[in-house]
Amino acid sequence: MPVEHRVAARGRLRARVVGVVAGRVSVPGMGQEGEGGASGRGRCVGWPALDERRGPLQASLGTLGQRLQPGMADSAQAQKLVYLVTGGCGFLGEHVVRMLLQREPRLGELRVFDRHLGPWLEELKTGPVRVTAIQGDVTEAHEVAAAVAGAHVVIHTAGLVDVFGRASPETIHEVNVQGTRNVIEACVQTGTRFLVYTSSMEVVGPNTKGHPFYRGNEDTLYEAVHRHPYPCSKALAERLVLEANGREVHGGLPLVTCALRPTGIYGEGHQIMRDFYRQGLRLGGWLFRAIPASVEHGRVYVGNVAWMHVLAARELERRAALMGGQVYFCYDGSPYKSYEDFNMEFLGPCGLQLVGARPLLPYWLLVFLAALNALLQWLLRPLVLYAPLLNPYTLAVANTTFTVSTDKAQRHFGYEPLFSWEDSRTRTILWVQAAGSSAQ
Ligand SMILES: NC(=O)C1=CN([C@@H]2O[C@H](COP(=O)(O)OP(=O)(O)OC[C@H]3O[C@@H](n4cnc5c(N)ncnc54)[C@H](O)[C@@H]3O)[C@@H](O)[C@H]2O)C=CC1
Ligand SMILES: C[C@H](CCCC(C)(C)O)[C@H]1CC[C@H]2[C@@H]3[C@H](O)CC4=CC(=O)CC[C@]4(C)[C@H]3CC[C@]12C
Repeated sequence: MPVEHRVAARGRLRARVVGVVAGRVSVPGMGQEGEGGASGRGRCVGWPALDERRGPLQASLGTLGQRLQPGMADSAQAQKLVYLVTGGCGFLGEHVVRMLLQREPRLGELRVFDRHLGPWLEELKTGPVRVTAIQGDVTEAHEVAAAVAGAHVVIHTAGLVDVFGRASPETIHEVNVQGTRNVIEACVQTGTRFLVYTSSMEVVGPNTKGHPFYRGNEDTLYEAVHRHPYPCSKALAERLVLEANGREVHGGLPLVTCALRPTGIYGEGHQIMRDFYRQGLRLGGWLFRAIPASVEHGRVYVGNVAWMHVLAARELERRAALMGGQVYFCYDGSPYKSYEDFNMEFLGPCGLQLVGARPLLPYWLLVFLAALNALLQWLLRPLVLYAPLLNPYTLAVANTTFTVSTDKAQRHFGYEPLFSWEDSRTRTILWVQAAGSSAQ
């Protein structure tokens, strides 16, 4: 039976803490380069400016245990650290959590904060590291503050990933922007100094004009103009995180932040890949090409994205002057291919075939169908949620070249991909096969 208790502060209910191994939450106790960053400072058409909607951090942290000695002093190098992963039960978050447990020797406690806790967390509680599961909502400032208090490092991956119109623009903004603001304010108030934010390639592009971003890096000039709520929210949140770098946290030391920008992530747990597989099975093993093979779409393996987060978090203190306020694309050895051809690297060995060397439907027809889907979504909204994969935004993203070629993470914090392309491919194929057969 999981231990379950509630952390009370200022008489208010805090985030639910489920399954704390030792039954307590607070274990307090514990340091620019001129590279500008590829755009991402773009415009969000029709969205509020950063300073609007700012809300005060409501939480008081007084009852949450002893106060931190902020920073990780040299003399305490061997000291065990407290990490918090927000969104730790999501596709990427779970990989970050497992990677930390496997590869972070200084890890003393791992707090996993998510709106929905996964049952798999239970199995992690038998290991040497204390794993603290916290059910909470990043939009609730007091819940975030309770979770952050006493943590040395925060990896903020929680987010609402919705480009299909399932959630309202306001909800996407609330979770991705206000949620991030809450995380930053919690760090400042509690004295937590190191924050790694999971941003997205979408912060840069593709833009609304469909300009290609071909093997670009963090310094490539690109006109970043967004209309869709998701990339708008990621761009605003990333800016908040970068601007927070250097802010004084409780205890007087500066906050050190950086943002990682994955391209399209794939690997074990990737729901859209699984959906394509099931769709192919339903169609008798066939998928039909919709996008020209010449359109390159950036992809990166989830294990390597997780590894990059772990390394960035580890190195933020030692390399604060270099890494603070910086952005890094996530990259590895995955080949440059179109979205559909890339998926076939996994779906092919699982028995599916992609029909057509060229798109079967003319592009204008796809545009028409995407617009029709958008109209149907709007018309049906009062009755039912209609959210197909094809809509004007996803079509534009899939149909616009966006690939990165960079070594900035290697230069700044020694990142090398942990998984080769062959490993990443094999692991993903095995997962698709298992996920597909469990759906039969
Ligand atoms: N999937 C992809 O291809 C890419 C994802 N990203 C970013 O990576 C991060 C993780 O994405 P995924 O793992 O793919 O998504 P996901 O949906 O699998 O994981 C997000 C997690 O955040 C949690 N969450 C959502 N709203 C929350 C809230 N209000 N409070 C607390 N937790 C909340 C969810 O329960 C979920 O476990 C996101 O920030 C996303 O923007 C960036 C680039 C590409
Ligand atoms: C769902 C799209 C593919 C369907 C195309 C169709 C209908 C013609 O077959 C996906 C194509 C590109 C994907 C996005 C891209 O990988 C970048 C992303 C980054 C993120 O931060 C979140 C996810 C996503 C927006 C991703 C979503 C699915 C696609 C649009």
